[in-house]
Amino acid sequence: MSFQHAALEELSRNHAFAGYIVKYKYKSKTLGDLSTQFNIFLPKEAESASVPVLYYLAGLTCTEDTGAWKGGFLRDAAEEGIALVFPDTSPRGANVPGEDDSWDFGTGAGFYLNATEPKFSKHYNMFSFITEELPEVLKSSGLPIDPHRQSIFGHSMGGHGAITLHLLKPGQYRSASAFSPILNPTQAPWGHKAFGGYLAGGTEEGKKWDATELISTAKGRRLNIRIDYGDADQFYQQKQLLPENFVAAARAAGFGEDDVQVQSHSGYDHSYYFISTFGREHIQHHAKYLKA
Ligand SMILES: N[C@@H](CCC(=O)N[C@@H](CS)C(=O)NCC(=O)O)C(=O)O
Repeated sequence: MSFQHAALEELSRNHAFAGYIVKYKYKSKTLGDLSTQFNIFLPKEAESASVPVLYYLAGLTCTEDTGAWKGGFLRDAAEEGIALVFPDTSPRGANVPGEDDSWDFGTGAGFYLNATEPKFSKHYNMFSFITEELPEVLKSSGLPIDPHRQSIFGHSMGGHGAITLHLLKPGQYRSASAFSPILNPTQAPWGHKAFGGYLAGGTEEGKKWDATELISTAKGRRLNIRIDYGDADQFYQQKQLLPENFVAAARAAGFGEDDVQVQSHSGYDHSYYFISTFGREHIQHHAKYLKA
């Protein structure tokens, strides 16, 4: 699919770790002609060659800035010579009634799916945006990104996004990882709310976007998934994340630790203090596959 898109507008550029972090804006077709913004970190290697790219999907209430500012990923990405792309978490300004009524649905909460509920389906297409349009826009804009070396990671709702996109797009991402991801949304309040709103078929249709439901479809593939969460995470304790269900489904589908590694960490919560503690290990996980 080819996306005729308006030129990227550069909003800011900062020198960081010998490379640059640049913020761009452009009008997105898949988001129904709304403007969207993203940050891209280009390591110094990008001055002379195409570099591998790691997409970071942020969680509920976040923007394209949250991971860039608070994740602490840039130093390690620079050391590995990997670009980072930080997209927004939803369309903005769709003006769908109700989209700004709560923090866990609508604006800032796109759930990385394609909506089928008519009210939302023109704009809420974060799945196609992340997996198809944005990579093509990066390429056609001449940014020095190697489209054959992509991986993806994320936090919470963005962790759900990273794992499901990896499962739904075989061959597109070499590896996926997540901090505190929502892993079985059809069994959790956040998922019921999101799927009930965005999908014409509600939670039943949501099974198509649920990592625990999808994992068995990947039988026979190499997955290279790493997941970390903290046992003091209030959303884990409230059963929004349900990592145990995902591990059980992964093991039942024949995936061992080499394909799907899930670790619990004592005392850590849902915050960016947890993410930044383990960020280095996640970047190194992806570097192993991106630079193989
Ligand atoms: N606003 C919510 C919390 C939302 C929240 O924790 N969001 C997570 C993602 S699920 C996050 O990363 N927030 C941004 C931040 O910590 O900077 C509340 O008041 O309970």
